[in-house]
Amino acid sequence: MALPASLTAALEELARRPSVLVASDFDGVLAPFVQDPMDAKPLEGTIDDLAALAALPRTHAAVVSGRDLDVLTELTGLEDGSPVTRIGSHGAQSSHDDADDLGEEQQQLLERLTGDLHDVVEAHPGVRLEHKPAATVLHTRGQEEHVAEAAVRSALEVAQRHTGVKVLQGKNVVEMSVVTADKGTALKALQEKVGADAALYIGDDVTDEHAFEVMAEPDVSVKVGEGETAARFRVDSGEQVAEALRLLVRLRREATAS
Ligand SMILES: O=P(O)(O)OC[C@H]1O[C@H](O[C@H]2O[C@H](CO)[C@@H](O)[C@H](O)[C@H]2O)[C@H](O)[C@@H](O)[C@@H]1O
Repeated sequence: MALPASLTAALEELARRPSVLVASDFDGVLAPFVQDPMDAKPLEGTIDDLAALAALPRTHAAVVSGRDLDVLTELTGLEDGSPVTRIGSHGAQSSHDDADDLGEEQQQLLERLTGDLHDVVEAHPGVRLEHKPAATVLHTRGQEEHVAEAAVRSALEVAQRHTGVKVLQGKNVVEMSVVTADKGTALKALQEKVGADAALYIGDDVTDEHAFEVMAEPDVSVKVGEGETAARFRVDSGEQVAEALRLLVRLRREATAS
């Protein structure tokens, strides 16, 4: 499906800005959803287009994800030294900075939290846990609605019992983290660091709303799929995201060639 004309016009304007940051969420945007999180694969061309953008003058590119940084690096195939910045754990980790290790108290909190979440998983067969350096995630994709709802309820009760746990609910996931971070703060920090006049950010989930909320024209914010959003534009699918990135590579090449 063709891109909305208003989005194409906004991308044309963005491409003409002196310095630009192009950033995208990973799961549900660059990579279609799958049952096993480690099977997620980026749509053809998307990572290459981000790398092509990052190679252009005064152009920066980033993938901003809830994933652990090492996992994001593996799944995107962007190796250390790549000019495409990777931001993981909803902003708590960045390939631009040295990741902070957890303090002893945070580590102990994560262990206690994860122990209790194992009980939730045992009580609701089919739901699964994903472990990250600073968070544990309950996954309910593929489960019957009543099972998923009951498991989420129990997980939220567990999170509430532990002071210092931050809850982020996404698509068929409840993430319980012992560090505070959000994609909006991370996006703004990166934009400031690289000195970009304007940014493009594409996301699909409620956690991406933090990014959309801190953006303003001439920034271009794009929501993928349905649901309430603070984004200026909307597309239906990852294929349209791939098309938008392809278009931006061409537009930015033209704009930076002159
Ligand atoms: O910020 P994102 O890049 O969108 O990451 C958010 C979460 O993505 C992963 O979960 C989602 O994708 C899985 C694989 O397709 C899917 O099974 C799950 O239902 C989705 O919510 C990842 O596993 C989480 O750790 C991320 O926080």
